[in-house]
Amino acid sequence: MKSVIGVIGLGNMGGAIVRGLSGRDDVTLVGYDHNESRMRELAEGCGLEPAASAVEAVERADYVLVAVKPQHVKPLLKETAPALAQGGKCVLSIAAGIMTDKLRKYAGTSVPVVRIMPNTPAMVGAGVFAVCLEDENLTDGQKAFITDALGSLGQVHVLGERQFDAFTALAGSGPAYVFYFMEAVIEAGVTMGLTRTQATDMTKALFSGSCKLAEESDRHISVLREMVCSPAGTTIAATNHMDASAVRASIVEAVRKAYERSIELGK
Ligand SMILES: NC(=O)C1=CN([C@@H]2O[C@H](COP(=O)(O)OP(=O)(O)OC[C@H]3O[C@@H](n4cnc5c(N)ncnc54)[C@H](OP(=O)(O)O)[C@@H]3O)[C@@H](O)[C@H]2O)C=CC1
Ligand SMILES: O=C(O)[C@@H]1CCC=N1
Repeated sequence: MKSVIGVIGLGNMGGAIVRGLSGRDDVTLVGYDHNESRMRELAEGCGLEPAASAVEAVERADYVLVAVKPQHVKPLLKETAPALAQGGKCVLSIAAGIMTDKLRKYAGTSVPVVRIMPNTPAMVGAGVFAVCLEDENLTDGQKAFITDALGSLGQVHVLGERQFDAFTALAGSGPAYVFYFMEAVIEAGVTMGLTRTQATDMTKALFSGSCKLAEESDRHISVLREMVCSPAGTTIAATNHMDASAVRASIVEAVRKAYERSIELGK
């Protein structure tokens, strides 16, 4: 039997999840977004069934995926609470920072609530997800369906809610850190006279190759870095400069800022 997932908010993340789930034959995707062109694009590209309103999407769904910005979650859940109370439904929220007790309060106490933190590589089936399955009203069937569905979009970590802010700062926001570093490497390449296309192609291959090596090697990440740093060579000159500029400490502090912001969003 097919499960119906109603996705409300079809932007960066909601759209990515719809694209990723569209290949599954055990799922019907229904969606609603204020922006009609987003619904149309996903209807044409992924077979999403557009709903006329958020309430209609909820009424049709077994699982309601809330994929709007954190500040829009409360009004959305309050508006749809009567439809959510119809029984057998489950709320899945990907909003950063908003805790399950708040989600439950907005949605009404009878509906089970699951917090999920995705990241954008889910668009290409290479996401990293945290999922919190602590709601005591969740059935084993719902838990199994959710972890299986997310598994088709990437790696899934079942976490306690108290670890969500750390996961959000590390993996939810993480793709932006990686792209930021990639941009800087591309700028360096252009500075040294490579064309932007050359520098971009080389940087993409550099990152995917390095990640493949990190994944497939038994060696620690530090050892993989040391293997590149020849004595008195080019790389040690670069990494010494990074250390002198406190790049590592700055990255740790940047991720901590994201962590603090995630905690703040939950207040
Ligand atoms: N982007 C990311 O990498 C990640 C995002 N998240 C979380 O995902 C959520 C969505 O983020 P993101 O996809 O980037 O945001 P986007 O702004 O790209 O998408 C949100 C969409 O929801 C629409 N929307 C807002 N309110 C409603 C409503 N009541 N009914 C229907 N549609 C509505 C918005 O329309 P309009 O623009 O007209 O308001 C917009 O199209 C956030 O809560 C964020 O914390 C989590 C992990 C990663
Ligand atoms: O920046 C944000 O708030 C969202 C949550 C994690 C990634 N993007």
